[in-house]
Amino acid sequence: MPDETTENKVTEVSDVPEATDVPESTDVPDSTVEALDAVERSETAAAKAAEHVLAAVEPTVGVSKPDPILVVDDVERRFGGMTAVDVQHLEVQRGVITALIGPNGAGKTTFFNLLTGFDKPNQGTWSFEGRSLGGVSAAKVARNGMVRTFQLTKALSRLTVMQNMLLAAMGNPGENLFGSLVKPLWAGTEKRNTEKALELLERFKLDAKKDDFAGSLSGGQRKLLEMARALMTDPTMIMLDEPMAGVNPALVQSLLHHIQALRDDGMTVLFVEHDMHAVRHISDWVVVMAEGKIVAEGPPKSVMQDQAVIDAYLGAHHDTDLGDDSLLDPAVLARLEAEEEKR
Ligand SMILES: Nc1ncnc2c1ncn2[C@@H]1O[C@H](COP(=O)(O)OP(=O)(O)OP(=O)(O)O)[C@@H](O)[C@H]1O
Repeated sequence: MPDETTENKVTEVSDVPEATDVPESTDVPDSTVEALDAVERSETAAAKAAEHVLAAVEPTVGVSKPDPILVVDDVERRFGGMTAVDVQHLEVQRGVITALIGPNGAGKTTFFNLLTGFDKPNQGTWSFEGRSLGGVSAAKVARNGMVRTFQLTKALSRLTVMQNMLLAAMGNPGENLFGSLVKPLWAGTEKRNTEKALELLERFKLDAKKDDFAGSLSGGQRKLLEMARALMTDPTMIMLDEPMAGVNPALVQSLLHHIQALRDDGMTVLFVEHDMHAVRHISDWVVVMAEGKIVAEGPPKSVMQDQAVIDAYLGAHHDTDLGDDSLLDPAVLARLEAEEEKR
């Protein structure tokens, strides 16, 4: 259950553009890349503070952060003979946006699942806000303030937008869908939760859709609902699972502003994303996984040019767009050509 003292708290957000499918502007972007190119990196106080604090951090794997909210040690997850996750040490800085990237099969989702209690590691420990969360259930992880978004499952698609929100207030919708729908369990707090859900739906411009089936929402609106649902429990840290996947270019800017607004409101954001342009535009720090391990971490501008990152992506996907024209950087090209000659 949500903390009674914080249950009705919804942080105000300003300057978040309308999340409509067809913006009023005539400049509708043709592609996600075009939409992202129109987005400046955030200049808010929180964005500047994040940049300032991380500028002093050495971009090396496992580096200590000045104020880590999440600290991971020796986490390993094996499936049969295959090691899906093998993370020696990772610290996630409080109050910044960290992107977790890597080629397909790198272990990002498995790592997310472990941290949020949806899977159990073969070994390893991690602490959140100084409290050990290894082996803790998903619902308890969420109650501790670390909440992840869920893609809209078939079951959740058949509920209305408002029902999705109320369900999220009960804990983790992926975990106890049936139990949460048993009316007597939640009747007492329903009014408070409904008010809070309405405030959040207004913030994400989904209030007009509250009685629609969630399954009828567009790709971008679903992503907004996923975020709104996660905020029902007032998280300290929010973990977003591919927030840009399946989103129409017209909604890309709005989504990015919403993600930045989470950080600007004081939340820590960790997100998995394949779209490197989105990563470059909104993340303060990037962690790169390949074959279960963390192979690089650093600020978005430089990490995309890291040799280990290029190798990881080229090894998995020769056509991956690293989002920063990093492969066109003369130094990177020279390195790649030299390697090619050696073969
Ligand atoms: N339940 C499972 N049983 C067996 N193997 C699994 C299971 N879950 C994941 N794997 C394997 O673990 C590895 C890591 O998968 P994971 O889905 O975590 O990668 P990912 O980085 O999230 O990939 P993507 O970007 O494609 O989502 C893959 O080789 C995958 O096949």
